[in-house]
Amino acid sequence: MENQTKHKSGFISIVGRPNVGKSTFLNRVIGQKIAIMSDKPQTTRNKIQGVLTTNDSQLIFIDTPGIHKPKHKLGDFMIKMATNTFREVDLILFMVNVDEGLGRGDEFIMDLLKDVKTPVFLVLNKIDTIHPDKLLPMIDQYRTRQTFQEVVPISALEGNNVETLLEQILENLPEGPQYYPADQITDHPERFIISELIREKALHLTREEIPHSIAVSIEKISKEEGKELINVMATIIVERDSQKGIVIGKRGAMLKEIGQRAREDIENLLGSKVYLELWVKVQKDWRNKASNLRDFGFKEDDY
Ligand SMILES: Nc1nc2c(ncn2[C@@H]2O[C@H](COP(=O)(O)OP(=O)(O)OP(=O)(O)O)[C@@H](O)[C@H]2O)c(=O)[nH]1
Repeated sequence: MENQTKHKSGFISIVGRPNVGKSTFLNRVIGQKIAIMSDKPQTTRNKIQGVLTTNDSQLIFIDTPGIHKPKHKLGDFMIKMATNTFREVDLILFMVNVDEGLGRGDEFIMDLLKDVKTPVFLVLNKIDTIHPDKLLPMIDQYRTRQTFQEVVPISALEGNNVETLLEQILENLPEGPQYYPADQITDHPERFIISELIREKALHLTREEIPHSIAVSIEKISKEEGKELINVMATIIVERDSQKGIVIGKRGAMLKEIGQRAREDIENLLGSKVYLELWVKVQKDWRNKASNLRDFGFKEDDY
């Protein structure tokens, strides 16, 4: 008999407060390191699409940044980006951390979701961290505040119930075309991923010594004719001289280490040898300057 299955596709936005496990989920589903994972909050500051293609479906995931109450302009940008995204997608996954339970961050997001018509799934992540008895009362807490299309407990880290979640997502998506070629994992410009890889290494290697407010600007990506080598020139932007010292390290040792580790990841990403030239620049209070936000690629038009 002829297979009558119609092709389904849609855009899915993942929203949740910092550290709930959005990147871990995306990486598990897409199977490649496309979103940056970190123990520290606020590492994902732009939208990244992960595309999952099967024979009869295509799921396009949008990883919204960790939403928090706006304290400065970067926060405003992120919230505007997130709410615009909510209206445009087919489905929203509201991811929460059962290890922490309902907190003010979740309430804030639910307030943002209140007036959005798009269906919302409540995804309770990190179920490996709590006793199952605690789950139902927690679900009730969320449910009294909002109606959800589906409620799905998962462990993004261990993979429990992730398949079920994918099936339920598919059930709720409309018939639609394959928007992207099957081998496309992310349509985000490589520039952004490269800057996030460098940023991740800088945050990780300096431990708690530099704040998350550092940014990485990619100045140039070039390839000389007939050569295998790709040249990447990037600047790490910090807010204070003392932070510059930390990032550079003794006789440049820290910067060298950041560069080496980032280069390996960039080579994996681009599938080519890379020469990475890294600079460090102090720019005071860059977060509060909208013009700078634009310089670093946070263009409002993009949202
Ligand atoms: N135990 C457990 N830990 C998890 C699970 N999912 C994610 N984590 C951990 O939680 C931390 C944060 O995960 P991320 O995936 O970076 O969180 P995120 O929501 O993308 O964070 P932002 O990018 O800051 O918004 C990491 O240390 C993950 O290993 C889970 O299902 N169980």
